[in-house]
Amino acid sequence: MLGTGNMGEAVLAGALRAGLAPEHVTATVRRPERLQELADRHGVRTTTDNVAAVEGADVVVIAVKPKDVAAMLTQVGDALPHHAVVVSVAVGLPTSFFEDRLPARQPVVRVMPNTPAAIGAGMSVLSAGESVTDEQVALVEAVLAGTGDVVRVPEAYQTPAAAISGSGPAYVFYVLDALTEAGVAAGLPRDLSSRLARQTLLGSARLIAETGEHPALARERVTSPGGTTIAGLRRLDQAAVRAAFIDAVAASCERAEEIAAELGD
Ligand SMILES: NC(=O)C1=CN([C@@H]2O[C@H](COP(=O)(O)OP(=O)(O)OC[C@H]3O[C@@H](n4cnc5c(N)ncnc54)[C@H](OP(=O)(O)O)[C@@H]3O)[C@@H](O)[C@H]2O)C=CC1
Ligand SMILES: O=C(O)[C@@H]1CCC=N1
Repeated sequence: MLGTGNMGEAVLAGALRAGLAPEHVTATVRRPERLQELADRHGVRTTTDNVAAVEGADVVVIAVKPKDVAAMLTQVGDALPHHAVVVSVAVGLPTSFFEDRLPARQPVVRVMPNTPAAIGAGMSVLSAGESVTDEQVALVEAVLAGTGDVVRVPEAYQTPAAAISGSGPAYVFYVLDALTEAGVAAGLPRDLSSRLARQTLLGSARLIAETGEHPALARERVTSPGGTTIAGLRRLDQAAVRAAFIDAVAASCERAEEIAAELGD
């Protein structure tokens, strides 16, 4: 794991929870103060030496910020074992960005994970590069399986997928926070409001997951004619909340394309 920050550590934690042996993992960081912290928390080898970390690796996950990816590839490219699958989680950067900067035919897989990976409840969207075999993709899928659901998609879907499931937890936490604040504004103690909002979000997501029901129908079941819910939903429609979500996802997609253009595709 090269660059073990928020996302890298979440993927690491999920994979380890599912049985990946910590003694088979090396995690790199930039700041030395993170070395001990990560080693204590996960039992993995830690180092600031990216080149040493990739020696003998089968899977190399690159989890630095998109702007730091090119320098990382320059640093470790020649040290990568030929068979090592390079897995990028960087938003916006296509598999060709890696293939153009790595030794010829280095296998590359692009993945968009999300932070619930840390508890095995993540969503990862995976696309294979030009030179990766089915067995190598299966190896990456096996590692990711511990982090939650994994789906293989054409690479063209990566940008919108990043906006839905990659950034999605932030939007969900935003809603959770807003609902909690609304409860406080309506007179509930903060702890109680937080508990009600959290369990409601969890229960609603599980209900849809377990029944497969369309969310619009599930919403109708809650919405009694002339009742309280329709009064609230009307305000959400007046505030154009649905349109705001559509705009948010469009803005996120635009930003991913901007990042790719800024960094040279
Ligand atoms: N956060 C998320 O929910 C998601 C993020 N991603 C992608 O994951 C990647 C990382 O994002 P995120 O985890 O949020 O960012 P973070 O800043 O939390 O993590 C990046 C980590 O890389 C480390 N790093 C930077 N340069 C080096 C280097 N040369 N050698 C070793 N370590 C280095 C940083 O160390 P230091 O802190 O010391 O600078 C930091 O810990 C991005 O490409 C992003 O697009 C994808 C999906 C979701
Ligand atoms: O905000 C970001 O750029 C990263 C990518 C997807 C989620 N977090």
